Amino acid sequence: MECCIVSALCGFALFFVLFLFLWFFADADFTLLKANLFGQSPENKLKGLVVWVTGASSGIGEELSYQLAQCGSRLILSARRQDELNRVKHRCLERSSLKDEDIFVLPLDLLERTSHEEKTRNALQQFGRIDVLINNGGRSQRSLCLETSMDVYQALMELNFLGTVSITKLVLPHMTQRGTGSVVTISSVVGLAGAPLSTGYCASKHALQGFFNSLRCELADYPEILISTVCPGPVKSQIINNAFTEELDKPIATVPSQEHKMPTSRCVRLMLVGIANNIKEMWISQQPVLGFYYIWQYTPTFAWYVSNLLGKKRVQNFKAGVDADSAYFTKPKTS
Ligand SMILES: NC(=O)c1ccc[n+]([C@@H]2O[C@H](COP(=O)([O-])OP(=O)(O)OC[C@H]3O[C@@H](n4cnc5c(N)ncnc54)[C@H](O)[C@@H]3O)[C@@H](O)[C@H]2O)c1
Repeated sequence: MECCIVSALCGFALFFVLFLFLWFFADADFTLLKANLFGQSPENKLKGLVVWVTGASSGIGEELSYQLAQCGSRLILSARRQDELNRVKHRCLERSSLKDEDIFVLPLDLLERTSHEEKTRNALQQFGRIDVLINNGGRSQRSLCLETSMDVYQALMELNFLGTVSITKLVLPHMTQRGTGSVVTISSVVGLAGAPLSTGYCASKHALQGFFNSLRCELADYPEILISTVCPGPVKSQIINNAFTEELDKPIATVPSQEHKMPTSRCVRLMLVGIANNIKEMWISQQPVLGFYYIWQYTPTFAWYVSNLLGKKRVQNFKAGVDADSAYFTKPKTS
């Protein structure tokens, strides 16, 4: 009897150690990692599909364009700057076997909602259909709530939330008519929990989570339509350089190091695996950030304790004029 108990305890301890070991190296939720190991490959599932990517001129959207081109997807590339989109198109053609006519550059400003109907019509005319819409365009924020003007809050909601909803509402009827399609929205881990210096950005991402979680339920009669939200942690891109500050047109003071962030290529590869395997919500982040969101999910009281400790340090770094994230474990300057 004693022997059985000891064996069971050893088995449990071994399982727990193995779990911790796997968790330590995990850079995505387990559903996504399982799909990455055993699921459908993006190369098989996304080949020939027509994919519209917003925010395709830099960062995650640019990398999405390259990897989708390599999968053989036909692309509609959107952002505001046509010259940057042409550069991305050129590099997609260099890196894949796509032809000029397989990539359509469609300049689009997510803030100009009156133009969205015509842009969607143009996108549909080009290839006759849209199989996947990737709502990626957006901007972040680095400013304290008490110092931030209401114009910045309005701009964040207009761009990240309403701009995304506007394009989605125009593309969706086409998908419901065909009974198939995917709407993939790049939210953020801060769409799951808050973060200091980003009150408006977090709110816009929480709004996206609420919208798409509700839309997914509303479309239960369309099992072939995937509504997927992606929640990345820190990823290498231009996001902080382009972030809103306390005033609308004030640029960010310190451009931070990106060393500690996840490589864009890895984040995008996992996103494409998620799309290829119809995953409805993806968490993609290196540790310890990913672990924090598991704690948030399962033990919110403890998560609040950790949030307050780390959040305080983030605000101190910001006030001391060093980057809030990359300088996390360094001593703030004293004036
Ligand atoms: N990089 C990260 O750490 C991170 C983490 C979580 C979520 N995200 C999300 O990923 C998405 C892509 O961001 P990124 O990190 O690649 O940043 P980025 O700044 O490199 O790219 C943002 C893209 O959005 C476009 N954009 C900005 N304003 C626009 C407008 N008015 N109209 C049309 N396009 C516009 C930009 O031109 C650019 O192409 C964003 O939604 C962001 O919130 C990023």
